[in-house]
Amino acid sequence: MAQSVSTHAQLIQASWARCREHGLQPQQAPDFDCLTGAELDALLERNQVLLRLTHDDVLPQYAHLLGNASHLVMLGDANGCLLGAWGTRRFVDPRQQHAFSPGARWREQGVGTNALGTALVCGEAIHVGQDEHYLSQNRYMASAAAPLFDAERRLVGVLDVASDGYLPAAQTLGLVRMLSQSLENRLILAGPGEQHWQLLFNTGADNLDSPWAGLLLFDERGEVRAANHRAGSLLGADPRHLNLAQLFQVPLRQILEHAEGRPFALLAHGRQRLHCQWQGPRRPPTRRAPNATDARVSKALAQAGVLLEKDIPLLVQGETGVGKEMFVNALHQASSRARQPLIAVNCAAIPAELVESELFGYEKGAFTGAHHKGNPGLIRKADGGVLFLDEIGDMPLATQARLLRVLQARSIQPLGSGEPVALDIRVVSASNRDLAAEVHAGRFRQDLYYRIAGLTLVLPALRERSDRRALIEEVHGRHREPGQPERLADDVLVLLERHPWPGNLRELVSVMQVALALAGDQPVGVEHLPDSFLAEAGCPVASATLEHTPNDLGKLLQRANGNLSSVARALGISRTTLYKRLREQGLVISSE
Ligand SMILES: Nc1ncnc2c1ncn2[C@@H]1O[C@H](COP(=O)(O)OP(=O)(O)OP(=O)(O)O)[C@@H](O)[C@H]1O
Repeated sequence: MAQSVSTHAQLIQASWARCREHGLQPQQAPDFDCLTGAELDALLERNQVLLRLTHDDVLPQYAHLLGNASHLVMLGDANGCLLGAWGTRRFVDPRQQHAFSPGARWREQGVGTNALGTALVCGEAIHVGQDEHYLSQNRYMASAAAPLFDAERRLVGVLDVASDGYLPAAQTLGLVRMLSQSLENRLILAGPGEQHWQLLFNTGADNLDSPWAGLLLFDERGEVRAANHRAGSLLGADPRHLNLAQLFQVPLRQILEHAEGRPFALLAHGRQRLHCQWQGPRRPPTRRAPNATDARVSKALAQAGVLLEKDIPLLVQGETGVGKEMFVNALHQASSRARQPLIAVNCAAIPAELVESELFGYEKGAFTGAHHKGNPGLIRKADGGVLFLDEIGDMPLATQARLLRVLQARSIQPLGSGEPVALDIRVVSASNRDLAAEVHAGRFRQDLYYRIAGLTLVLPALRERSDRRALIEEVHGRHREPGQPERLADDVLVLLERHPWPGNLRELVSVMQVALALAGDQPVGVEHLPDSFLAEAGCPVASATLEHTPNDLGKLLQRANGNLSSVARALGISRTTLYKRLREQGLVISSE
C-alpha cells in the first residue's frame, strides 16, 4: 500500500516548496507554537469524542501490533494541534520533548515538512522519512500520518505513527492507514450509528471484521445515511443518499431475512459479488449520567458541572447506595478534565497506618520498608485531573489536618522530601454521613468541612426519586443477558416501584441480579424475587423462593462461582438454610 515513488517524491517536493514560501530555513529550530493551558483545555473538550474513540476503542484493538516497538501514536486535530500521544518517547530528541505533549502544533508553517502537518495539507496519507524533513533538527525521526474524516467526509483530525526510522516506510504507512480507517469507522458508528442498521461488506466472507470492510449505515427504509470510504471504492460510487434496494437490486426485506451477524452474498449493481453481514441498531451506551430524569438529580449534575470547572470543591451527600460514586464518574466524564485522571480514594478502606503514605506519597528511603522507588501518593496522581475523596467522613482526624494543609496550599510535600510539589486538582468529596452533624459532634474538622464543601449536593434516596420506574427498567436492561426477555412483568414492576429500598440502587442491582438468574430465559416473575425482598415488601406470596428448583439454585451457585455465602445473602436466607435446601434438592457441594 506504499505510495508510488513518483507521487511520493512529488508530495515531498511540493511540501519543501511550501516551506520555502513560508520563509523557513533548513537550519532553524522548529516552532511548535504550543497552546496555553486554557486553549488546550478548550481544545481537548471539543475533541473529547475523537480522543475517547482513539484511546478506548482503536488503540487497544491494535495493541498486539503496537506493543513492543519504539514508537509513538499521535492524534492531532484538523489544524495539526496535538491532542494525545501514546507509546514510548525514547527516540525523541531531548530538545523536542514538549512537541509530543498535547497542545503542540505540527503545522508545516512552523515545523516544516512533517508527516502530521503535511498529511493535513495533502489530504492523504504520507510517509516522511528522516531526510525528507525540511528542518534538519527533525531528521532524527520518521513518521507516517493519515488524515481523518467523519461521517460527513469532513476533515476532523490526523493520526500519525512516529519512530526513529527503524520501521520500514511501507509498514508504518500501512499501520497508520489501518488505524485511521478503524477510527473513521468508529466515528461513523459513534454518530448516527447508534440508531441505524449497519451493513458490512467485503470481497471475502473472512474479512468482514477488518477495518477495510465497506461500512454502510441505513435507516428503516433502507436509505444509506453514512458510509466509509471503502464502501465507495467497493461499490464504485459514493453510496450515501442511495437506497440499498438500488445498490443491490433486492428489496430491503430480503436482505433482513438473512440472520443478523451472519455472512451472506449479494450482487452489487447486479454484477459484483460481495459478502455482506447486517446488524440491527445498537443499544444506547450505558456510559451516561446517572438517570437525570429526576429533576433533583439533573439539577445537581448541572450545578456540579459548572462549579467543578470553576474550581469550587463539591461535597456529594446521600444515603448509602444512592449512586454517589456513579454521579462523580459521570461528572468527571462530562468535564473538561475527562481525559485527565479521576483518582478515587476510599478514605474508609485505607488502613489508618497507611493512609498518610498512600495519600501524600513518600520519597525513596523516607522510612524503613518504604518502596525503593518512592511513591507519588494518590493525591499527586490526580494532578491535572479530579481527586475524589469517597467516604471522607471516615478519615482519621490527624489525616484531616494534613489534607487541609494540602488543599489550602495547593501543593504537597511527600514524606522524606523538603520540596513541596505544586498541584492542579479539582476536589470532589462524598459521604453518606451528615458531615455538618459530624462537625458538630467533633468528629470532623470544621475548617476542612468548609474547605471541601464549597457546594453540598444531596442525592435523593431511590424511594424519593420520580424516575424510579425508568431506573428499575434500566437496571433490568443493563443486567439481563441478551437472550432474556426485554420487558418486566407489570406486577413485578409495581412491587419494585413501591419498595422502600433502604439500600437504594445497590439493593436494586442485587435484587435484579438474583431475579434474572432465577428467571433464566423466562420473564422475571414475583416468584423470582428474593425472600428477603418479598418479606420487606409485605408480599402475601410468602417465601416463594422456598420452591426454587435444583436448576434455579444450581444456576445461582454457578453465577456466584460456588460461593455459598454470597448465594445465601442474595436469597436473604442463612448459609445453613441454603445448605439444607441444596442437600434436600440433591445438589452436592464439596467445598466453597
Ligand atoms: N443511575 C444508575 N443506574 C443503574 N445503576 C446505578 C446507577 N447509579 C448507581 N448504580 C449502581 O448502584 C450501586 C451503588 O452505586 P454507588 O457505589 O455509586 O453508590 P454510593 O452512593 O457511592 O454508595 P456508598 O455510599 O455505599 O459508597 C452500584 O452497583 C452502581 O452500579
